[in-house]
Parts: sequence; C-alpha cells; structure tokens
Amino acid sequence: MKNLLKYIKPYWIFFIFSILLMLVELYADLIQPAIIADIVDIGVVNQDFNYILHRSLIMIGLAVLGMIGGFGSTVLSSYASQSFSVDLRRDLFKKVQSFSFSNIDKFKTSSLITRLTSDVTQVQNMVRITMRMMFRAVLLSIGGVLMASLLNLRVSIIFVVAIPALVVAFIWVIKKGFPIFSVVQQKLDKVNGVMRENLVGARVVKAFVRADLEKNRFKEANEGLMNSSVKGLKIVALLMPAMMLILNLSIVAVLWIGGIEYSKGTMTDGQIIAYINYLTRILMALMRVAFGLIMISRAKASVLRINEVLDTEVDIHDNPNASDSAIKKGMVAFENVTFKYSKENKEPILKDISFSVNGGETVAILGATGSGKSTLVNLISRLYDVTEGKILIDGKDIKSFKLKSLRNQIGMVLQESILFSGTIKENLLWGDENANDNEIITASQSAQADEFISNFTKGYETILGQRGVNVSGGQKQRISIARALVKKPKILILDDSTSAVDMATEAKIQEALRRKENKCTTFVIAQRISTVLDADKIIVLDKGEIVAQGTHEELLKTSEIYKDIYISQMGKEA
Ligand SMILES: Nc1ncnc2c1ncn2[C@@H]1O[C@H](COP(=O)(O)OP(=O)(O)OP(=O)(O)O)[C@@H](O)[C@H]1O
Repeated sequence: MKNLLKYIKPYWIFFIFSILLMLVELYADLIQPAIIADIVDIGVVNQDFNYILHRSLIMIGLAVLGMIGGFGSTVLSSYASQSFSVDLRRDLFKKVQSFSFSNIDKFKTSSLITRLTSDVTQVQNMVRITMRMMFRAVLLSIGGVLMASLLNLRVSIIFVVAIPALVVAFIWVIKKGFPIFSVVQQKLDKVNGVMRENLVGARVVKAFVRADLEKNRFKEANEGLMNSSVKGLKIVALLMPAMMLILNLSIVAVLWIGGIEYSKGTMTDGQIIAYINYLTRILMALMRVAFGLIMISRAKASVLRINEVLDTEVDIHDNPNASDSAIKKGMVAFENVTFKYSKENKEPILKDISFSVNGGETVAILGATGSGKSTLVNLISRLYDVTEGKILIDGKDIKSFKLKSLRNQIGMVLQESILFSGTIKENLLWGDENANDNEIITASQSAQADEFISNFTKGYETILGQRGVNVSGGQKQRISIARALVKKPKILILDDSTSAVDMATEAKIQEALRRKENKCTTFVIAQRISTVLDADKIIVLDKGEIVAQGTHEELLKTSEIYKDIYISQMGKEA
C-alpha cells in the first residue's frame, strides 16, 4: 500500500476534481427518482401537462449535467491512473536495471515481463475503478438509501435484510477470489515463459523438430491459464444471478409493503415508483461494488508481485566510501577468494582462489566445463560479489571503486555475445558513446571485424536484428570484442569470446591485442590451448580450485593436468 500511495500522490488533485465532478453526476442521479414521483403524483394524477413538461425538462437538464460530470470525472480519473501506471512501470524498469546478476537469477525473465506489463495494468485498473466506480457506487448507495428512506421509512426495512445479504456475497468474493487471481497471474507468467523461450529459441525448436512438443507445452500452459481464469469467472458468474435474485426479491418486497402503505394512504403510487427506482439504482451500484472488489482482489495479487520487485534489495551497490578512482596499471590480485551463488549451496563454486597479475599481462584460464572459469572473471567487475576473501586492482579492494567507474574501465566480452537491435555503429558505441569514427574503426580492426563490416553494403550503418540475428556467430563475437575495445579498457575480459572464430583470425586478434596501443591486462578464457600458449600466466582450474599456475613452459613441467590437456589437443609430437 505504501508503495502505491507514493505513486498516487502526484495525481491527487486530478482524483479530487474527478470526485467533485462525480458528485455532480451523483446529485443528478439521486434527484431524478424524486422528480419522477412528483410527475406521477402531481402531473399524471391531476393531468397537468404543463407540470409534466416543466419537470421533464428539468430531468433532461439534470441528465445532461450528470453526463458532463460523468465524462469529466472519467477523463480525469483515467488520466491520473494512466500517469500512475507510467510512473510505476518506469520505476519498475529502473529497478530491474539496477538488479545485480543474483537478483536477476531470482526472478525469471518472463515473470519480470508479466510484472511490468499485465500486473501494472491490473493495478492501474484497480486505481481507476476504486477512484471512480467504487467511490461513486458507495456514495450512490448511501445517498439512495437516505433518499428512499425519506420517501418512506417503513418500506426501508427491506434494506436491513438486502444489504447484509449483499455484504455476505462481497466477503465471499474477496475470500474466494484472491487466491484464484494470484494463481491466474502465475499461470500468465508460465504462458509468457514458454512463449518467450520459444520465440527466442525459434531456430533451435525448428532444428530439433521440437515444434509439436513445444506446441503441447504451450497448450498445457495456455490451458492452465484458461482453467484458473474460468475458476475466477465462475465466481463472477455465481455472483451475478445471486445479486439479481436479491434485487428482484427486494422489488417484490417494495411492492408488497408499499401496497400496504398505499392502502393505508401513507404512500402514493409516484412514491412507490420512485422507491423501486432508488432500489434498482442502489442494488446496481452495489453490484458494481462487487465487481470492483473482484478487480481489487485480482489487483491485490498484482500489487504483491510488483512490491516484490520494488522491495528487492539490490545486493551489489556502491560502498559508502567508494570513489571514482582511475585504474592506472591494471594489476589484479585475488586473495583467498571463495564464492557461492547462493547461501543454500553446500559446496562453494570457487575455493580459496589466490593469484596476482601485473598490469598489461595476459592471463589465460583453463579448465573443464563447469570448473568455474566464467564465475571467476565475473567477480572482477562485481557482477557477483565474493563470498569470502577479496579482489584487488592496483592494490585497492574493488569494493572501494564506484561500480560505474569500475565497470567503465573493464571491457567484458561475455560468453554469450548479445547485440542489440540498431546499427553496428550504435552497438559499438555502447563501449563509449563519445567515441569518434576513427576510434570505432581502430577497435574493429583489432577485433578483425573491420573487414567484414566494410564489406556490408551499408558498412557500419548495417542494421542488426534483435540479438544480432543477421550476422554469423563468429562475426557477432568479433563485434562484441570491438565493442569492448572501443571502451579502451584497462582490464579486458574475454570469456570464450573467440570460440566461433577460426584459428587464423583468432591469432590475428591475439596479436592485435598484444600491440602497444591496445595493451591492457587481459583475462582470456579459452577452450583451445593454442589460444593460451603465449599468455604471461596460465591458471588451471579444476572443480573451483586452482590446481596449477605458471607459463606454458613451467606448466608442461609441473602440471600433469595441463600436460594432458596439451597433449590431447596438440598431439604427442608437439
Ligand atoms: N547463475 C548461476 N547460478 C547458480 N549456479 C551457477 C550460475 N552460473 C553458473 N553456475 C554454476 O557454477 C559452476 C561454474 O560455472 P561457470 O560458468 O563458472 O563454469 P565454466 O568453467 O565457465 O564453464 P564453461 O566452460 O562450460 O563455460 C557450474 O557448476 C554452474 O552450474
């Protein structure tokens, strides 16, 4: 609630005016049955057509006034609720952007998408409906009961029975509805999840002829959503006839008690008509309250899901005394670093890792798949924080750098090279938005990307599809390397980033990186041993532990594991 109020606050003035206009509409609504009573009792009974005409014109005037009030009130409340949801969605997006990798690991991407779209829409509808429809319905009911009681207090005994019956129905709706609607949102997550996975992986689905299986998976998720939505709709379906029954029984009761009053001469026929009119309006208004409650119980589930995102504590942030220090030499040292992805993990993924690298050196990290290579390099730019121990750059704990400053000085080429829709140049400018054409071309030349980019008809202005679908895997990797080099980083991390590049091109990239103008401390994760032969230091990881470190020549002499990898890839003769 606290979170919601914060977003409603800037628009309270719109809500106030919306309520004022709604009061005008309400006044017009409540006064009309009383005029009808007068038309019947005075105009019709006395056959006074002038009176009927006069009162009818007043009624039309009131109807127009009510319409203007209703229109203005709807426009204002819609504007306010739309603006509310724009702000909320913007802040949710900002929050997700600030998430650390482990925060993102906790929420599924599809769930985040549902939260930012469908959940926000639910809450927006709730705000609009509560502000206008519910408020109006409640006031109309109270005003209607008062006006009807003014006509005849004895007939009003009907409300004493009808209103508690409705309240019971409402409570039932809230109690039953909330759990069902929470499930509906979860099912929607699931549908979005399957859909997203299939759209992103459409090519794999086709290649593995998984379309039919995936269709079934989608059908399951889709039907799951339908089943829980139908459960929710059943509540609505039951509520409607129950309320109509209460309405009809109440009308019969008015006619019956009103008939007795009429025969005693304490009630006129015009008053009976007006009474039924009030009763219908009141019960209709209360029905709207019931539907509003359904919306609210649905939105309550969404509010909780939105709050989960807003209240997530971002676990990686600037330390209070962090500064914008510049990395000068690029020396990197790990001191007894241990890391677990989550507290629940029994075994750490990295165990007691210690090593140091001088500025400008190239470090290669070798190890079997799953040995922790990517995890190790991800710690350097604080994509995850170490569980124990520390990492130093130029002798300073990485936590003493501001996150932005640390990451700005480290160039990362992740294992999965993801490009964004836009031109190649726009993608390269991610490295440094102020880079000039010369710098972009130089970086691309080092990454061996300039040649193929220039061969495209539109060169650097070639438009890339989402995730870079229209370039090959190796080209994507080279653009990603160029993007990191545009940054002119002090530390460069290449996480298996030349796996799709042929060996000759890979050697050229390595050579370019060793050139003086590109010289920076470089971490290379590679599967091919040929990539790492020239490294200043090779670290061999096994099950999260360093089992050997040194140069190629040293390791050939000291490490059996390294020797095995070397022989298996290069042959015995080598
Ligand atoms: N986000 C994550 N959450 C939980 N566990 C993870 C996560 N990422 C990786 N792991 C686990 O950590 C271990 C090390 O993974 P890592 O990606 O660092 O290995 P790697 O040596 O780089 O492997 P590869 O050569 O296959 O890329 C693996 O057992 C993996 O299952």
